[in-house]
Amino acid sequence: MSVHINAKNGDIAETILLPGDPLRAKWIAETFFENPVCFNEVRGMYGYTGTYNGKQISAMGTGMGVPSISIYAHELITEFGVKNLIRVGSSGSYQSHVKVRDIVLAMAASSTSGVNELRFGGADFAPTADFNLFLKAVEIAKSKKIELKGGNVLTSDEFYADEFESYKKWSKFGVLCVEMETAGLYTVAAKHNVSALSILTISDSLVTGERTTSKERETTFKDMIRIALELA
Ligand SMILES: O=P(O)(O)O[C@H]1O[C@H](CO)[C@@H](O)[C@H]1O
Ligand SMILES: O=c1cc[nH]c(=O)[nH]1
Repeated sequence: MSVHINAKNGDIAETILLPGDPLRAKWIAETFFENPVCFNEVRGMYGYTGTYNGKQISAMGTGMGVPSISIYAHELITEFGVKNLIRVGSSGSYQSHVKVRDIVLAMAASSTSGVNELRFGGADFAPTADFNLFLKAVEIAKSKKIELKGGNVLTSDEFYADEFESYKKWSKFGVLCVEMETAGLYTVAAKHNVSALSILTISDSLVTGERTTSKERETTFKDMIRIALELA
C-alpha cells in the first residue's frame, strides 16, 4: 500500500494503461480485461488488474495534469514494480493535418509545466518516449491497419489558456497536439529507468473547432486501447 494506492504487492501488473479519467480505466477493464479486479478506489482513482490474451495487465486513472500523473507514476514504479506505463489520453489538435479521431504517438513532449525547469536548475530536459514501446506500437498498429501519426506534443499546465491564439507558436514549430500529462510521465519513467509511451486520440481541434461526440470518442478510443493492450 502506498500513500495514494490501496493495493498489495502483486496486485498490479508490470504493464499498466493510464487514462486521465478513472472512469475510462473502469471502462477499459470491464470492456477488454478477463476477470478484472479493482485494486484501488482511493480518491476515486479506480485501478483494475485482469488478463488480456493470457497476460496480466492493469489500468488506472491518473487525474489531470503533471503533478497528478507524476504522483501515481512514482508510486506505481517505486512501490509496485510497474515497468511499462502506457498513457491512453485525449488531446486537442494543433495542426490542420491532424484530424479529430486520429491517433498520435507522442515521440517527445514539450511543456509549459515548470517542474523540469525547477528539477534541472533552469536547463532543458527533453522527455521522450521509450524507443522499444514506440516501435512495438507502430508494428501493432500496422498489423491492425490502424493509422498513426507520431511527433512532438505539448504537455500544458492550462486547459483554458488566457490567450487562445498562443497555440499557434507551438503549431508553427511542428507540435502536433496538446494534452496535460505526457512530459510528467516520460520524466518520471526516465528517472526510474522504466518504459513509458503516450498514445493519444484527437478529441477536438483548436484549428477547426471540431469536437467529437462522446459516442464517437468511445469508438475511436477503442482503436487506441487495442494498440495499448498488446504492449503487455
Ligand atoms: O483524456 P485525458 O487522458 O484525461 O487527457 C486530456 O484530457 C484532460 C483535459 O480534459 C487532460 O487530462 C488532458 O491531458
Ligand atoms: O488537454 C487537452 C485535451 C484535449 N483538448 C485540449 O484542448 N486540451
